[in-house]
Amino acid sequence: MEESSKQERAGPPWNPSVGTAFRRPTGAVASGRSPEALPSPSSSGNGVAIRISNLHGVKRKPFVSRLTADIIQTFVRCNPEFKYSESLNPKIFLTNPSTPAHNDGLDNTNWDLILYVNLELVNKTSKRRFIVKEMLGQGTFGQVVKCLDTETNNYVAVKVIKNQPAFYHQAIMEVSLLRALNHKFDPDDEHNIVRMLDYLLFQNHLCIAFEMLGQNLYELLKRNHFRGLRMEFVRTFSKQILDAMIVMREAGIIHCDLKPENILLVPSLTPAAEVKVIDFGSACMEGKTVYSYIQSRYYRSPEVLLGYPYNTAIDMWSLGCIVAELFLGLPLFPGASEYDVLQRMVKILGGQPPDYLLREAKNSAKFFKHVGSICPGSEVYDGLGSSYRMLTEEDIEMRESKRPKVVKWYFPQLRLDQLICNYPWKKTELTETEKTERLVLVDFLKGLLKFDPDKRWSPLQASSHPFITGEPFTGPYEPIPETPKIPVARAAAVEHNPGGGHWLAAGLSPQVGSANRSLPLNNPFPPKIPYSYGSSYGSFGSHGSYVGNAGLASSYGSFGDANAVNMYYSPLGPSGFKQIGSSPDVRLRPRFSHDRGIRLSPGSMGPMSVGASPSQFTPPNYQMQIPANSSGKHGSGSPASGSIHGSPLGKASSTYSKRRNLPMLPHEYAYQHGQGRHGDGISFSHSDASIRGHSGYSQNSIPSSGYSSWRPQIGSGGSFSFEASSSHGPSQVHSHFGPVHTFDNLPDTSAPSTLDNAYWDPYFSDESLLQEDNSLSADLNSNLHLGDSANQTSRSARSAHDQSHIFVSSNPLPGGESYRTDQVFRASSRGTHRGSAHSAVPANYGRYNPANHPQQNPRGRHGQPFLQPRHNQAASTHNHHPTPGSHHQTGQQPAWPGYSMGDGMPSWGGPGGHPFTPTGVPSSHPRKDYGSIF
Ligand SMILES: Nc1ncnc2c1ncn2[C@@H]1O[C@H](COP(=O)(O)OP(=O)(O)OP(=O)(O)O)[C@@H](O)[C@H]1O
Repeated sequence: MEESSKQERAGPPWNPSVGTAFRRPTGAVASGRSPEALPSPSSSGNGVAIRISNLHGVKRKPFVSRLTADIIQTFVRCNPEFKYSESLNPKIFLTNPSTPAHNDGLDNTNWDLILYVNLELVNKTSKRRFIVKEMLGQGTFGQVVKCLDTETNNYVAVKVIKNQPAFYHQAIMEVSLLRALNHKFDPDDEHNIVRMLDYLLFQNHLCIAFEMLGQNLYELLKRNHFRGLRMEFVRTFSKQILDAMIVMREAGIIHCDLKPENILLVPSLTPAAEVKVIDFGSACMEGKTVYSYIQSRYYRSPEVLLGYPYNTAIDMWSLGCIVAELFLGLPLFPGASEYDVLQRMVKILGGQPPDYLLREAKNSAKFFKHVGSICPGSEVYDGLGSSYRMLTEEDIEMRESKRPKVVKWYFPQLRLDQLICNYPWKKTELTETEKTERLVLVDFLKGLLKFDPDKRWSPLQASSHPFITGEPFTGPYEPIPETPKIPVARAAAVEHNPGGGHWLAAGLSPQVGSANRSLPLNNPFPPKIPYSYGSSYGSFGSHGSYVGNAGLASSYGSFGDANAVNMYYSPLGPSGFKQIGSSPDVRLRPRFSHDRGIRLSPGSMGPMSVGASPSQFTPPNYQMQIPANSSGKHGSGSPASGSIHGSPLGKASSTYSKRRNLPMLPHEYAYQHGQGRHGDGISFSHSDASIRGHSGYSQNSIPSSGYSSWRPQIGSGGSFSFEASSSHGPSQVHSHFGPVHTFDNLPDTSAPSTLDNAYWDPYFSDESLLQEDNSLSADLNSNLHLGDSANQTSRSARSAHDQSHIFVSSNPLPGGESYRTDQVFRASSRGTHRGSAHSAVPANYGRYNPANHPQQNPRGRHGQPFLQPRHNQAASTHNHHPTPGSHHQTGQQPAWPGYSMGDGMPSWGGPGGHPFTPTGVPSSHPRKDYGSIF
């Protein structure tokens, strides 16, 4: 009793004055409860009794832990004057650079919100808070951070969009499309599409919260030493991606950026491998395509390469590339330029794009020459049955005075069937089953990788292939024909419009100058009446954008040309979404909506390109200096070089070898400020300072108005007004859109993985893990020290693992050119102010100073600053997930075998052996380079 009252007087356990810092922790402390939860020193003896009873079975905490846990309380004990204030804590910055530059010091020089640990991203409407924890990756649009969702106590991935209108508007498009996909087309989260949980505006940044997913398939392959996956996983993943694509097709949505990096593993406690498709930031509506410069280069379809109108078939092409890569472990067409990619396609697949496509595509002449009519036996007949023949490197050199960029092949130059059937290209005995499986895979791939988009299988057709269904393979698969297809070029008002941006598709009305100018007599694209011709102002009209293949351009603007402006109305607005959901049967749905767009001048539009940017959204650099009479040559790394995709912007981008985080050009700002309803129904407002029609800025002329600031508005109440469904008329949806299925469905990742590594990889061994670690650090190193080609060759004779090292560390692009930097800068638009009377005149209007926009930081694999590698998720996994069993909190990183690779990652190895040949191993870098044409 006396002892008990002594303890009572002693107060809380960490009272240093009585030497309690070294005594046994109480049950509360040991169980992780916060010190505040402990009874106060003056609490009754009951509390003490409880604590004493809790001591049973409690392990003594480590010394350091006991010294440091509850340190604040300890300080208070030592010095009652001590006051702890969280706000005085040093901030752990996640954004790099973290030097304030814009937005009242909230943004860095790249207009990225300066994020730090424990920053709270608050949805003002719902008061829902997302507490920033760590950086997951940096993409084109901004940053993706892991956050704690205080509402659900789950971790989520929040994409914090750059504070720039173009990114904002395109992100709005992402929100719109995802919202439709999630809620209308996949309400029960059954179709392998990432769930969007919330979106909010925070400090002028649109933030989109997604369910937390795991590693992407590229990372998976990389950690598997670029060995292919086992056939069962190739099949499983293919099936799931197809599932998502069926839904997308049904919704009339083209993803436009399918690649292994955008397929993420789903955390799971079961051995069931599951993936989801992410990143709808490049997506658009079928029939309302705007950009010609889309898709990552390796996964870019022939029609996009050639500048032909496109539809969802381009995603099927990308899928074919992905599936082959999953099996081979390496990208199928890892060309250093568009020419290189095309050349590989022709060699690997045999054949070439059909004549009708070559005849009508805008960029055909860049790659093919017309050799006349087919005349068997004559000298022009090349056996391909085509009147077009692909230019040789020499042909191009003669014409362009420089050779197209090509890199060595790092696997044998074989046809697709041989590549698959002989993998890993060394003498290997395959079982009969394996042989058959491979034949089935080849047949499947052939259907996805058809040059002719009209013959390429649809997702639905592909999903019935024996490779997917597992049915016996009885011979080449003939899919059931779908609803007769109207050739895309004639059916769709698909625009290769560089300047329209998806904001056009989003229903904004650009200025239309002379709508029917430049229509060739034999125009295959019938003109249509614009939906809202001239109903708005301040569009993207440009003086002298590139004109088709014409090459020369005196353009300073690349946002389209008044010669060729498409008018679209919203895919998601009141009149939108008819296509979406109008028929549950994709086969019964017309592939295109004839009445929704107008293509006024095929080929006359100078497609916007920002050069070497690998992704679609590289905004141009403020600092670039392009004379008004620029010939429009793109930088050598630009896929648009040779004036194909035509914008001087491309030059700047490729010159600087940059891809991301480039602020917009002044003239682009002007184009951002338009009026008109935002087609997706999310209204916004910002400066209305734009210039009507052709704004006429030169590259370096800073407009006196209209570009330096903008303010997105999410309605007067701080919420987006969101018209998501046309059939029921406009409906207001707030930025916090209530209970979303995914909240309930978020996987519980609290338990450790129960999976056995051997399950995934027959070749799994500790040694491989060790090697993997080397490979990982080599990859990081490589981002800083790019190998030249000589290096590349000399190093390439290493062991298989080292070869993977080489793969990730060398850079075959001359001059260490930018990696996948072919993003298209998406122009955005003006919108009406909905629910807000603010004119949102820029606060820092006119304060732009190019000097504040230095060149980009050192870039990582994806062109992002090295210190913020886009895929630092892998690194963070490595660092922060010491043991698979350490996931103790719901929503924490998945207890999923593919995810915890850093500490026991199974490789998912398929066919044994390493596929690399000793020479010419390309870097992983260029896979990120959407790159150049030549
Ligand atoms: N839901 C998620 N869960 C976990 N990580 C994610 C999630 N979404 C995105 N990430 C990480 O953030 C990265 C960038 O995301 P995302 O691809 O959406 O951005 P982006 O700017 O569109 O990129 P890109 O430049 O490839 O188009 C991804 O590669 C991935 O590593």
